[in-house]
This record gives sequence, structure tokens and C-alpha cells, in this order.
Amino acid sequence: MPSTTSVLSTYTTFTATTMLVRGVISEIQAITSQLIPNRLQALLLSKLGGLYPNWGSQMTLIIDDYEGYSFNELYEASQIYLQTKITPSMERLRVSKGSKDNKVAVTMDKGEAVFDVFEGIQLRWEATCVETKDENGGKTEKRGIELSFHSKYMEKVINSYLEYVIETSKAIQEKNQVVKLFSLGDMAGSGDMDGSWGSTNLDHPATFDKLAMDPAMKKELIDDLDRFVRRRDFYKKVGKAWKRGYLLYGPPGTGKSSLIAAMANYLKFNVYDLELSSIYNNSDLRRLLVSIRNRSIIVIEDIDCTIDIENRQAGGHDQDKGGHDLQGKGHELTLSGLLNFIDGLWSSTGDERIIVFTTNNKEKLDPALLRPGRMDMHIHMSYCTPSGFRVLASNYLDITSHDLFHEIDQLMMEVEATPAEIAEELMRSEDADIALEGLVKFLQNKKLGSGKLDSNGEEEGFKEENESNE
Ligand SMILES: Nc1ncnc2c1ncn2[C@@H]1O[C@H](COP(=O)(O)OP(=O)(O)OP(=O)(O)O)[C@@H](O)[C@H]1O
Ligand SMILES: [Mg+2]
Repeated sequence: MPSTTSVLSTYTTFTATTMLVRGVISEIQAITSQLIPNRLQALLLSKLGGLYPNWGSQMTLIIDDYEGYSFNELYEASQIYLQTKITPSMERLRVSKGSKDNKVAVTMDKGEAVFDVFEGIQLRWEATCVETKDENGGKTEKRGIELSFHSKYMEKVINSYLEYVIETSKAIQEKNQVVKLFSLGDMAGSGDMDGSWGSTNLDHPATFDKLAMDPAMKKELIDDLDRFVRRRDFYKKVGKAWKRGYLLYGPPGTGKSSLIAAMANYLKFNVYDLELSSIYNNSDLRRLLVSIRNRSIIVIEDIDCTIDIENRQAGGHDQDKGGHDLQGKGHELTLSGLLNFIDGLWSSTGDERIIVFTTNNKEKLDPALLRPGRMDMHIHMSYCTPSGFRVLASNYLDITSHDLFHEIDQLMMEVEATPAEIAEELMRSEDADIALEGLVKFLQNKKLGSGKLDSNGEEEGFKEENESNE
């Protein structure tokens, strides 16, 4: 058995050696930080740090995936950023691919670490995962990332480095992003709204080029969006939340939903489809709001159905069409709850958010929804115009001119045909002559207000069948 003195002296020797190693490492770090580029420094550190991971008085920041109900964006940003730091020297990596993702995502597994250097500061990232038990005895995993560095750099790391990580991850995301559509799914009767957003890839081909709408309005909207994303500092300076609201109104089939998809594809923002009929009360609405991530478009389609909301508010559960058994005060979704939600968007901490309402009947909306400041821009989507028709003809038939264009233009000024109707006619044949002749007949029929102009029997039958489907 070793004596106390020999244990002590072994300990002292060990400590001295440790300090020596530390000294050598920090000496190397000091030299390398002056002479060697960041990338190489990080590589050297990964070799040395792997042998001896502690340097001086260390501080560790813990970045969890969720903070209560809300997703921690710093966690996602760090994960994306760290994907660029992954090296073949790592032993375990997590790989995943969503069914519609076009690339495999590679992330660090728990216990793996990478080193980084930022303005001479050396940093160590480590992926962690803690298993916890819930009330029912089930296991859940809490993922996190830890960032360690010398404590004297705390301020710089928090204020500059993390900002740099976020900016870099944004740039990466913008380059690779597949726009996602989040929706509430079938929650009827579940009453449980926790983590209730499900997501798929948006996969909607709409772009501004392909959209038939008033060219001036289109330009104004694109400029507005550009200004919005550019103006982060401006919003900060004037003390306004970085949010924007659009109301899209017009008859069915004029491209309101397509326009939302075009906006999402243009900005590379995710879309959150907030279907009011699957929301039971104001507090669910608030909870959903908190879990919405930045850089997103929140969509409430057919907002004129807020009339339903008012009924729910006024009439209690027997008027509730969805059969939700809503009783007692404070357990309904109300118009004022919705207004609070919108205003909450304006005061919540989230950034880069857009809210879009669509309606077929602007005049039916509660004036409170239209008050200045709630919706920044009102966009009218209307029946097809000659210039809209040019866009559709180019999309569907790949033509920019045709003998029938003049006649179609004339007819279009006289009848109300939606872009969806025109698009349907143009899809009937790949042959431009046949498709356009069909369109002329369709418009003439509309003009006469009967479905039965000089078509032959076959076409008439076809048309009738289609019209009855409308
Ligand atoms: N302005 C448009 N430009 C190009 N295509 C359009 C336009 N409007 C409609 N379409 C075509 O018609 C289809 C239906 O349009 P969309 O769903 O965007 O209309 P909407 O205005 O949202 O209708 P609703 O009020 O019924 O929701 C689209 O998928 C698209 O193919
Ligand atoms: Mg729509």
C-alpha cells in the first residue's frame, strides 16, 4: 500500500505535469493564434484538445433545444453552423434525411466535440444528450450543445461570436433551405396542443414570375418584401418589432394561396397554416404563437370565418359548428383573442415574421381586423386581365403571341374569369391553337351567361360536367 507521502508526491508530480502540459498548450495557443490561420488553429486544437480538453478558467454555455414550449433558435443555428465544422476525425455522426429533403443532414452525435477559433478566441463545442423520465415513467431525450471557452471572453462570445454563428447559419440555411409548411393536422377533440405543429416540405411551384396579377401590385409587393428583410437595423432603431401583415382578398381562384406560396418561395420563409377551426381557445392560440419560429409566414385563410368566432364567443357551445364542447368563460376562441394574437405577434420576441390573412369577402371582415397597423398592405387579387393572361399563356403554352390574343383580350375585358378558370382552359391541350380556341369559346359562353353557345355536343357535355363540378 503506498504511503500518504508517496501518494502526495505522485499527486504533486501529476499536478505539476498537468500544469506544464497546460502551460505548453496555452503557449502553443498563443503562438498559433498569431501565426496560423483560424482553420488550422482549430485543427491543431482538435488534436491537442482531444488529449487535454481543459484550458485555464473555463466557461461553458449550455444551449438546449427547447426553452419551455418554444424552440431555441440558437440550438438550430448552432447545429447548422457546426455542420460546417465536421471533420473525418470524428467517430460518431448522426445522419438523417426527410422524405423530401434533397440532401442528407450530418450532425454531431452526443459526446462528439469540435473546435473553432474566432478572433483569436478558442472555442470548444460539444453535443450532449440527457435522458429524463416523464411522469408516466417514459424516457425522453433532451438534446443540447455546450460551448466552452476561456471565461475572460464571455462578453465577446455572447455578443459577437454567437451573433456570427446565427448569421452564418442563416446564410447556409438560405442557400439550402427547403421551405416547410407547418400545419396543425387533425387535432379535433384531442384538446392537446403541445408541440402541435407538424411539418412537410412546401413543395409548391408558385413563383412571382408565374403569377398572373396586376404588375404594379406585384412589383409593389416584391419591393415591400425586399425592404422588409433588409431592414433589421431600421426596425431596431425605431423600436418597432420586425413584422409585417398582408391581407389578400378576392374571389376564389384568383391566386391568393398561390401568392402566399410565391412569397414563401421568394423569401425562403416557412409557412404556418393556422387553421382557426382546429383551435379551441385563446390560450391554445397563444401557445401556438410561442412555438412559431422566426423567418416564417403565418397564414390564416378565409378570415371572414371569424364570424364563426364571434358566434362561438356569443353563443357558447350549442352554436359551435365543429362540435367542440366549449363551456365556461375563458375557454373559447374569440375575436378579441385573435386580435390579441396578432398584436402579440407585434410585441413578441420573435423576428422576421409575416402574417397573411386571406378572404373572399373583405367587406364582411370585422373592422377591427382592418385597422391601420394590423395589416400593413391590402392586396386585391382579381379576375384575369389581358396582362395576367399573357403570364398564363407563357406558363401553360410557352407562347408570347398568337392571332387569338386580341380577341381574348377583348373578351376578358367584358367578362369576369378567374386565373384558375383560364388556367384550366389552357391546360386542355398542348396545342396552342386548340387551347386558345377553347378559351375563346369558354369566354364567349361566360359572356352570354349560358353554358350553351355554338359548341358541338361533345364539348358542351364536357363543359357542363366541369361547370357542375365548380
Ligand atoms: N393569379 C394566378 N396566377 C397564376 N395561376 C393562378 C392564379 N390564380 C389561380 N391560379 C391557378 O388556380 C389554382 C387555384 O388558385 P388559388 O388556390 O391560389 O386561388 P385562391 O385565390 O387561393 O382561391 P380560394 O379563395 O378558393 O382559396 C392555382 O393552383 C393556380 O394553378
Ligand atoms: Mg386559397
